[in-house]
Amino acid sequence: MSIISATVNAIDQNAPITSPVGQPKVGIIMGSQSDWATMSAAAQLLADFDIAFECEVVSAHRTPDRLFDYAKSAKGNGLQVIIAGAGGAAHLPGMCASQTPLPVFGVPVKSSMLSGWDSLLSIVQMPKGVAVGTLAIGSAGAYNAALLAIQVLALHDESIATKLDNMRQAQTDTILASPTPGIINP
Ligand SMILES: Nc1c(C(=O)O)ncn1[C@@H]1O[C@H](COP(=O)(O)O)[C@@H](O)[C@H]1O
Repeated sequence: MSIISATVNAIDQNAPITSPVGQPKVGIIMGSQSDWATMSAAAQLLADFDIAFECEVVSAHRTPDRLFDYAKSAKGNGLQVIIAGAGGAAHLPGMCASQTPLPVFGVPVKSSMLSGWDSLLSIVQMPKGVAVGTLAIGSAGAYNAALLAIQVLALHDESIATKLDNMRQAQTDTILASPTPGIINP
C-alpha cells in the first residue's frame, strides 16, 4: 500500500510519521506540540499496522472551541477511536469523552514538575457516567493506547485481527527464545 506523510498538523515537522492512505480510523489528539515526543509512539504503532490515523494539537484549556468541534464531529468524520494525550492538568481526554460517543483512551504525558502523577490522576479519576480508558504514563501508555485502538478495530476487521495475532505471537516467541538473565545453563 502506498503511504503519505501523516496528517500531523502543526506538530514537529522534523519527525513526521507516515500514515497509510485512506479514511482515518483513529484520531490522536494532544494538548501541546510538546506532547508529540510521547504520542508519536501511538502514531508509529498504527502506521506499523497500516491503519490510517490523524493527529491534531487540541487543548481543552487553550483551544476549547477546537476541542468541542473536533469531538462533536469525530464520529461523523469516520473516526472509530480517539487517543488523547495531555500532561499536567490533563483535562483533554475527559472533556473530549464528554462530547463524543467514541471510545477515548487517555494517555498521561510525563510532566516536568510532578513526573506525570498530576496527568495520571487528572485523567483516571473520571466521574461516573463519562468514561475514559486511562493508560500508563508516557510512551508505553501511548503505545498501549494504540494497541487498544487496534484491538477495537480488530473486532470488525479480519486482516487487522490477523496482524494482531501475529504480533503477539512474535512477541511471545521472542521472550521464550531469550535466555534467562543471571543463569548460566550447564
Ligand atoms: N493538559 C493540557 C491541556 C488540556 O488538558 O486541555 N492542554 C494543554 N495541556 C498540557 O500542558 C502541557 C504543557 O504544554 P506546553 O509544553 O505547551 O507548555 C502539555 O503536556 C499539554 O498536554
